[in-house]
Amino acid sequence: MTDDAVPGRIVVSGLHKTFGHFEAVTDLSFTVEPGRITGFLGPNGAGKTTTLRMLLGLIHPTRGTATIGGARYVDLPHPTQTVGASLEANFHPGRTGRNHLRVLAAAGGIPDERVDEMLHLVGIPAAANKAAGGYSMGMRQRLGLAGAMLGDPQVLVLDEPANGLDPEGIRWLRQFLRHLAGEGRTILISSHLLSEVEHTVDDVVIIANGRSVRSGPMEEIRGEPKVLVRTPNAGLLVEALTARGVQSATDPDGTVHAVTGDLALIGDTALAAGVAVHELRTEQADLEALFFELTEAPENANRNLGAAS
Ligand SMILES: Nc1ncnc2c1ncn2[C@@H]1O[C@H](COP(=O)(O)OP(=O)(O)OP(=O)(O)O)[C@@H](O)[C@H]1O
Repeated sequence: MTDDAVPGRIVVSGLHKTFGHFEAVTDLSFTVEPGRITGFLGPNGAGKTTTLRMLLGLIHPTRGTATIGGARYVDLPHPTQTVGASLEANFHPGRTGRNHLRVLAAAGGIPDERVDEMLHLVGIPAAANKAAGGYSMGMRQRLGLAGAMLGDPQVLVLDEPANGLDPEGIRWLRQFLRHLAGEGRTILISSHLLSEVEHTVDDVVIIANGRSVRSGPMEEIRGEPKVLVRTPNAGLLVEALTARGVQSATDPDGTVHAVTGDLALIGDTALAAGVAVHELRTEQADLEALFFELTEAPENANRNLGAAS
């Protein structure tokens, strides 16, 4: 079995898509692993949906490949049982949630019993007989998810699944996706914001203007843990930390940032050096700032915004 053929592994390789002269996706490569939740991130117009559409065989790449378990979507022997997807919530407004799922089940050769099971699974059984046109955004998201889960797929691809969910809905979605990943499924979700999915995803692929700008496990993206210390005697503290092999940097206002996750080490070092500590806490990585830094660097300025050319 080649690496690409690992069941449930998504491999995007040199993927490229042009619309006329416009390059929507440029030489994009990444891998999505089974048993993990991967965030596919980028600002509006970055090329996320175009990439997902190529992965799902809805549009043809100009060059490159996107495979699931080693096969292109169109070549999968049992596509609905291999990949479940929810791209844009596209419902017939007059059709009930149950009937919407029945149509999908019939098209995918999936037994009808799955329909009510899925409505329960996503927490909207009471809405089964209500027209989908009257669903709230959160209910539509859940219906989309029910549709994606109908074939009990190994791989789940969801475009902006958190969009329109209230905080309880977001917590529910996180637990739901974690459970599915725990069963060994591959979960790929897109989002506009790293900070929106930071507690949900294990890995990220960040794109801007159709190109990859960063990818890797969340721990790597967050960077090394840091401890923030406010003290009236920063100089002495930094000296004591250096003597213990702990790197640190000092802001102009005297705030010290030590490169360690060990709060006790910093507290003990300060005590031993006779340095007063006014504040001591773990510093969270500013993921929102990092995301903007990556996606709004001058070379990545959003091609969809600004003056008409
Ligand atoms: N069929 C098409 N014809 C022409 N241009 C297109 C087409 N589909 C997408 N594009 C362009 O390709 C770029 C990427 O669009 P895409 O929808 O993939 O971005 P996205 O990252 O999903 O954005 P959003 O977060 O806003 O949904 C955009 O500039 C868009 O206008």
